[in-house]
Amino acid sequence: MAGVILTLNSGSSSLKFALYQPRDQVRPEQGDCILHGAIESCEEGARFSAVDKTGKVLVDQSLLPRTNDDEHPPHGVRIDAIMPCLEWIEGHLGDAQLSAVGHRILHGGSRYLGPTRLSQQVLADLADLIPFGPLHQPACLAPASVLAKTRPDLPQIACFDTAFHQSMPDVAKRLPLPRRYDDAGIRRYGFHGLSYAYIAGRLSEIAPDIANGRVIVAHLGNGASLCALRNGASVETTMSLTALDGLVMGTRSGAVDPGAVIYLAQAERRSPDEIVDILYRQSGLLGVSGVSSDMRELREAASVNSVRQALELFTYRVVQQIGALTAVLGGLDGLVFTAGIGEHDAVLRRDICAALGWLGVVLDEERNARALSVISADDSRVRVFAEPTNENLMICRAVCSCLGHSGQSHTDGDLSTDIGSK
Ligand SMILES: Nc1ncnc2c1ncn2[C@@H]1O[C@H](COP(=O)(O)OP(=O)(O)O)[C@@H](O)[C@H]1O
Ligand SMILES: CC(=O)OP(=O)(O)O
Ligand SMILES: [Mg+2]
Repeated sequence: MAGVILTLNSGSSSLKFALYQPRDQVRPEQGDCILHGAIESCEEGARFSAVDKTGKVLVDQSLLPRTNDDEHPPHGVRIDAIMPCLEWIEGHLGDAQLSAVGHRILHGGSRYLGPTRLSQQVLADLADLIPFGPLHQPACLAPASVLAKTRPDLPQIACFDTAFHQSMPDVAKRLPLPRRYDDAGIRRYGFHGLSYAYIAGRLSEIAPDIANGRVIVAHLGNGASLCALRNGASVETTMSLTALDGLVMGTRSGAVDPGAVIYLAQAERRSPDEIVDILYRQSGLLGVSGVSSDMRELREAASVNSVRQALELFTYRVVQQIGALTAVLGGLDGLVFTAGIGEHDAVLRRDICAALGWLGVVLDEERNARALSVISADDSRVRVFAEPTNENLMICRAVCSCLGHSGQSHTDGDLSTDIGSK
């Protein structure tokens, strides 16, 4: 397969993209990236930016000012921001041809377990999973549907956030509900898998002595989760059937007592859509602070009492869940911070590591402030890292393996009647 690969990573607050021209089709590397950028939702609407491989700014502009009738303005990227971005990207291909597009897709259910070539049928199956990812699944599928119409001959590959967690043992996948629900695929899947796969691979380069040990990766972005790795494979994670479980997030609650949800439905007579809105869009850092979902803005407003409480709760839940995952692993050799907050927020890393002193975590203040790859002190029993993640590179590799090796996609998985397998 020759030509250029476009990767699209739709998150809850951004659409990140990259263009790759792989020299080695079997294992593309970051050096093959020609340019990368993002559309990010912001107060004014959407901001579109891209840089080339030397870091030179190619574009940085606002797109589509927000209107009063935008349904949920500050969250997610508007569909009509996508086409101008795709046109801009195609305009920057020069003589090269776009040969394939890879998409990060939130949920593959129990059917789609590996990179899969998108067809109308696959798109329809994945749309059935929207109830299990109401913020992400539509945002992930939107650019794929647009391209399926405008560029029907362009191969499109779905790369699933859920795929990496197949290695979790059955006990970690099971929800304690009547067993007919498990039979129907209502079980724990886990997310941020492309990011965890990248970090697991990166660890074998930067810390081969612990890459096969007991490691917790903290993917702390607008969505946030932890993953416990043993031998580089996922054995437990804090997200679950949906990307609503676990840690406190930008606008998502994370784990709440299901009794609180019953209260919303019964005592407040909230409709299912209202409950989705409360738990996915009005909770988390935004809900508790009443100020913002954005960690940078919260740090600036940290003297406000509600902001301090939101930051405290965010930190507390990360520490608490690192304790839980350490118990599952039976000890801890390494801790990796990644994603927007994990990579950049030195104060948060310091507060979390201070609370983990009992585990033998000792941070080196200067390394932490400079976000060097290793940020623990030389005598720390647990090695601590701050590492950028690279979901786009994992998508590019998946596209190459899916199209390059076999010449066709694979759609692994059982074909039972589980969710996503109709
Ligand atoms: N320098 C920084 N300090 C603290 N937080 C930051 C910094 N830069 C980005 N962030 C935070 O990272 C989060 C977005 O992370 P990201 O992984 O890009 O999210 P997503 O992929 O869900 O869109 C936001 O809360 C943002 O405030
Ligand atoms: C799964 C998830 O929460 O993704 P993101 O962090 O990109 O919103
Ligand atoms: Mg993300």
